[in-house]
Amino acid sequence: MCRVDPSFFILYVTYQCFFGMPSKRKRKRAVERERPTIHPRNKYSDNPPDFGLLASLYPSFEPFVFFSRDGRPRIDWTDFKATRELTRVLLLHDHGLNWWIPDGQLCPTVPNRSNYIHWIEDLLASDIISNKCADGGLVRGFDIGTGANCIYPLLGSSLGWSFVGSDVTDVALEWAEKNVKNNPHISELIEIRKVDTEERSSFKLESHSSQSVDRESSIHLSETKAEDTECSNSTLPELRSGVNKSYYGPPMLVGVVKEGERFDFCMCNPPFFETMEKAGLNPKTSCGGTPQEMVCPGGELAFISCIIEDSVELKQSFRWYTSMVGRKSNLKILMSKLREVGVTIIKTTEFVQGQTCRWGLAWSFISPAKKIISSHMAQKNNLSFMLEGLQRQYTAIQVLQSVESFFSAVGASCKSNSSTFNVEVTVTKDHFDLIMKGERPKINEAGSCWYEVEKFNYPRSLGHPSDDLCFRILVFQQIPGTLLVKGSLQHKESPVSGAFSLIFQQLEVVLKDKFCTEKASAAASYSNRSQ
Ligand SMILES: C[S@@+](CC[C@H](N)C(=O)[O-])C[C@H]1O[C@@H](n2cnc3c(N)ncnc32)[C@H](O)[C@@H]1O
Repeated sequence: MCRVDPSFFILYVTYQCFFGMPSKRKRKRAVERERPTIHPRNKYSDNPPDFGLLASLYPSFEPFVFFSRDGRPRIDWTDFKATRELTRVLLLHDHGLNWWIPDGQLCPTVPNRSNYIHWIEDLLASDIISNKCADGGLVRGFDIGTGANCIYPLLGSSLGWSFVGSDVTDVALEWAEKNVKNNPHISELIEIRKVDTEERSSFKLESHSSQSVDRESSIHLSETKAEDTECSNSTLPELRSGVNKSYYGPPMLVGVVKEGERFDFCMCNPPFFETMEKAGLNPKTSCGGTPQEMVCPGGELAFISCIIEDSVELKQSFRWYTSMVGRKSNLKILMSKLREVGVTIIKTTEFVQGQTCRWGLAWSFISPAKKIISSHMAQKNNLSFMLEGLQRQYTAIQVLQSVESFFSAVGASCKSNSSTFNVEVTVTKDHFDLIMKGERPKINEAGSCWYEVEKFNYPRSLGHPSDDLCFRILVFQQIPGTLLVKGSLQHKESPVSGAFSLIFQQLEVVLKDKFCTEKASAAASYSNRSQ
């Protein structure tokens, strides 16, 4: 059976975009090209690997490269040795890293793993919470389940970060150590830590398969889909029951993190699947992956739920807790769980690769940097953003209607005037909470690639919770295909203008998702983020 990397779909389409994999339909490819696929700082964002060049530079890679009829250099994606050799030469050529894994171990895709690293870099640099490092000047990370490939510590330490990489299997620990030792320039920065599998008494490896079957039949999650479907109301209760499934594995963070240790973040590419059958999906690629790497009783939901539970105990020992999530329905469940346990911030991102998405989920127990919010946002009584690349069928009227439904969906009072193209809105604290929880029309749940949806608790420092926010949203036509959306807070010098900024950001994400082409909205999102 062919085994597939949990991030296989990202890999598959990433490589498809970059390396000219055997094509699907032309139209589909055109759509894929339109979609943002990679973090802008990723080494491969403008510079896809050149197989021909790599083959000429690295004789060991050459036998795996052949030329298709259109003259483009290709590799056979069903050949594990070819994908492993590609990863080896990319790490060497582009990151100066020596790397190897034994046959059958999970082979990481470099562009995809780099996306996660860059997202963490963004989190650490953001001013949402204090961006002071836990350990003086040095960023310190914890990779839960580093694998034999040790990919995250290797990539992260190339940015100067130090790492603890944990794992449970002997082969992972042995090869992760080897990969670290073979890179003396960064080996001081990485500690490989063995997780004591005896620690959680209920952990029994041999019971995995039977538990998997039980869980499989009880929640009917199909991992075989490349794309996640929306969670329908009828399946929701079943899925929700998944969150209560206990994790039957070895310790995750509690019991592995030492007394007094502090980290800036943890990260994790969890075993996504409940059974090996579900993991062995695609005959078109071979990226290895042993059951220990791919499968966990309860799948990623149980695994990440355990990280959440541990984070409640460890709280501020980590500035950010993060994990990759493979299914959108699981992302929603995990976000509800995070709200229940009282985290102060949740951030998500979408790693869009062609037709398929994976999600990044981050949370923290550190209070949002209130000073920053108040000084940065409090003066902003007038805000605006552009809707560019508007699809033809949409006009200012439709945008205005969407503004109205965005607010009326949470019960806020709205008075719209279609001749002056504005909506007057009054938002109470309860409406604010609902907007920040993302409880709004399902235009887009998690945002597009690199749209980051932040969840804040009500910024009490910005005003008394009983203060209502009264503001006006105006929509102006600029040039065909471009609209300007302006928001102005009615009571100037208001202490609630920080909350107004947060609402306005949410509105921006929703309108861009609904009305703009993917490319235009992503470009706008990048430019907004860099401001
Ligand atoms: C999907 S692999 C990820 C490997 C690597 N980080 C990557 O992205 O390619 C998951 C890894 O988690 C490890 N693992 C499973 N349970 C664990 C636990 N409780 N603590 C640490 N690692 C664990 C597995 O042995 C496996 O190496």
